Amino acid sequence: MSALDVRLQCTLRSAERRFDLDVAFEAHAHHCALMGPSGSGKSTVLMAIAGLVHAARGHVRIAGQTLLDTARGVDLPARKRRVGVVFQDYALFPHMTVERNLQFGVHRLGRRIDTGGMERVQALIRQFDLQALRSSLPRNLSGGQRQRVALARALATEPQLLLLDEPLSALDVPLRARLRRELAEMLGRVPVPTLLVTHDPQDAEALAREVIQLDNGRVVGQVFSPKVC
Ligand SMILES: Nc1ncnc2c1ncn2[C@@H]1O[C@H](COP(=O)(O)OP(=O)(O)OP(=O)(O)O)[C@@H](O)[C@H]1O
Repeated sequence: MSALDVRLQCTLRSAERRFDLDVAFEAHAHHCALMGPSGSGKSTVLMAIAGLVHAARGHVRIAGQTLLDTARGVDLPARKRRVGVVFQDYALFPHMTVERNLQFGVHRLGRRIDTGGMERVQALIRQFDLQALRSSLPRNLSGGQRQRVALARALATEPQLLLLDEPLSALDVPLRARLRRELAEMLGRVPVPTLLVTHDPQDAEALAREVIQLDNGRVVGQVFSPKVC
């Protein structure tokens, strides 16, 4: 059974353009990447896996569990999919402290913060070394600290799969290299399978074992990287 089994067909239309996505891939590695040039459809695939973009046809299975199967009328809403997303700009809530941002992850499960939820938040604060920052607002954090909070918040939802949408692309080159190393180290400690979206072969090489290559809404290759996070 593959860790991730995806087939998605959809058409995005605006007044001036139309984009046809038709992808199918199975990924087996713990850390995978979806790599392709700008506009190739990477984020659309990611959002469709998370249930945030509607696919006209296809299926999404994680470790054998079906989240979407249009032929069988299965389409779990995003909040019922155990998929964590780390967005490009980290999308932290600016008015919430680090601790509240993490608590929101637990709330997203539709649960009140009970003792188990509080313990999970505290464990993530320790795991990502955020103790001294728990009362800080995101605007007072460095890029690396924001990245740690975003990862911890995504993991607070107890996901089956963690999706990372270009987590390094907004950074300048020296910071990017440092945070790439830090992210590789953190992902190595995360037991959850990951799918990273990137246009950068260096990100894919450092952060993924299996790379699915996209171009113009199609899968054009699938390769294994010798590196393991
Ligand atoms: N609502 C829409 N209507 C029409 N086209 C759209 C719409 N949303 C996105 N697109 C187009 O779909 C294509 C795929 O977009 P997507 O964001 O998935 O690509 P990407 O590979 O993630 O790009 P990038 O690396 O630049 O983020 C792009 O050409 C984009 O312009």
